[in-house]
Amino acid sequence: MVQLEKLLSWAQGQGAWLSPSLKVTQSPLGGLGLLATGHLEEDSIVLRVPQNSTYDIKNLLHYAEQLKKGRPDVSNVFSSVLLMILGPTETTVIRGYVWSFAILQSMGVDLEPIAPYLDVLRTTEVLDVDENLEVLDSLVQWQIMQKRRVTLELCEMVKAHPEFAPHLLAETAFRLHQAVKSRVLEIPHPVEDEEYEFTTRVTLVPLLDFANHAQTNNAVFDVDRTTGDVILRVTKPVDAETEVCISYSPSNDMGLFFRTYGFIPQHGVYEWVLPLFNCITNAAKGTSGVDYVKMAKWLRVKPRLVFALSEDAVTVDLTESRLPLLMVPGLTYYAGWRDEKADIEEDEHDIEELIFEEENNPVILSTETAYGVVFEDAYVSVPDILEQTWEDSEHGIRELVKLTKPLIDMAAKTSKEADVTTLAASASQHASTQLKGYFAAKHALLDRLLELSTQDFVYMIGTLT
Ligand SMILES: C[S@@+](CC[C@H](N)C(=O)[O-])C[C@H]1O[C@@H](n2cnc3c(N)ncnc32)[C@H](O)[C@@H]1O
Repeated sequence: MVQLEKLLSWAQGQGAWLSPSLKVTQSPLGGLGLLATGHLEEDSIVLRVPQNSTYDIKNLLHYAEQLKKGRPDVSNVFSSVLLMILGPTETTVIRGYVWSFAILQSMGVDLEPIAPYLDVLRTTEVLDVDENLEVLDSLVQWQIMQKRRVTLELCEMVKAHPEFAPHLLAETAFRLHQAVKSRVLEIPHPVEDEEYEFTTRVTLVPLLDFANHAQTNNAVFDVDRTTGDVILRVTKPVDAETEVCISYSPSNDMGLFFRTYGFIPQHGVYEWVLPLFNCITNAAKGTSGVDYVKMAKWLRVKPRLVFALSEDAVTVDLTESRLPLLMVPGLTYYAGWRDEKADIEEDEHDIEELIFEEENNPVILSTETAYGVVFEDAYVSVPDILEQTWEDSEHGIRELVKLTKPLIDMAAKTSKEADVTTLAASASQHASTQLKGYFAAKHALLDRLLELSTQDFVYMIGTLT
C-alpha cells in the first residue's frame, strides 16, 4: 500500500496542485481513485501538474543525464537497460527508465526526487500470472505471452549484465512493466506556431494517474496552453462524494482494453469473445461437427457478444453481433461450394480469394451470397436470409433470439468451468490472488448473465435490424 500522505506532500513539493474539493481515496472501481469532497462546477480545473514534474521520455532523459554526471556506474545501468528493450515503443522506453531506477535504487543510489513515485509503481496492483499455466481464457493466455516476453527481455539483460541480477527480480520487473502500462497517458502537446495542431507524448503524470476509467467519464485531462501544466478538467457538474473519472479509451473491445491497460473495467459496454465457438454452437443447436466458425464468417456474424455492465444488471445487445442469424433452423455449412465454380457468380480470381479468406479471415467475407452456407440445398443470400426463413420477421427475430439464449448460457458455463480448472491448477501459486480477482469479476458478470430469464432477455434485446 502506498504511503499517501508522503506521496501527496512529495507531489506538492514538485509543484502539483490538487483542489481542496478532491481527495485521493479508496475507490469501488479498484485501488485508489479521485473522489469529489464538495460540489465541482462544470469546466473547473481540479488538478494541475507542472510539465517538468511529469515523466515522458524527454523529461526522463533529462533526469537521467543529471544522475549520470560523474557516475559511470549509473550511466552504465541506463545505457545497458535501454539498449536491451525488444521493439522499443514510448511505453517500453519509459518502462526501461523505471527498471533502471529500480536497479539503481537497489544499488544504493540516492533517487530522492523520484523515490515516492517509484513506490506508487511498485505497489500498483497488477494481474500477475504463472507463465506455465495451461489456460483457456484468451485474455489470461495473452497475459501469459506478455509475461514470457518481458521475462525474456529481463533474462537477456541479465545474461549480458549478471551484476544486475540481484537488483531486479523477474516478479518486480513484470509488476513495473504492468504498472507503467496501466498508468501512462497520451498527453497532447501543441505544435509550435500551429494554433490547432498538436502531437501526443506517452507520459506518466503523478496524481492525475489516480483517476480511474469510466466510459461515461465526468472529467478529461488536457494541457493548459498558457502554463504548459497537465490539468484535469471536470466536464459536467459533479456532486460531492462522486468519483471523478476520465475515459482511458472510447473502445468497447474488452480484449483491446485488457491488452492495453491490463484490466477489465467494472462498468460499461464491452465485447466478449465466445469461447470454443464451434463446439458450443453445435451443442446449442443439437448438431455435431458443423463448422459454425466458417458459417459465421459467411453470414457476417462476429463470434462475440456485446455486454452492457451496470451496477445492478448485465444486458446483452445482439443487434451488433447478429449472432441469432446462426440459429436459423436448417442452415448448415457447405464445404462443397468450392467445387461448384460453374454455379458461382464470382470470377475465377475472386473465388480463389474467397477460398483464401474463408481459411484465413478472422471474421467476415464480403459477397452478397454466402456460398459456404446452404438452406434446403440452396445457397443463402445474406440480405434475404431472414425473409426466406420467417414470414413475420419481428416474430422471427424474437424466436431466433430465444434460440440464442441457450448458446449464450452454454458459453458462459463452459467459460466458467474452464476457469475453475485454471484456478485449481494455479492454487498453489503465489501469483493466484490477482488471477482470482480477475476470474471473480468475470464470473460475477457471467452469473448475472445466466440469471436472466428468457422473457427478460428477449425484452432487453429489442429488435434485430
Ligand atoms: C491509472 S490507474 C488508476 C489508479 C488506481 N486505481 C490506483 O490504485 O492507483 C489504473 C488502474 O486502476 C484500476 N481501474 C481504473 N479504472 C477502473 C475501472 N473502471 N474498473 C476497474 N478497475 C479500474 C485498474 O486496476 C487499472 O490498472
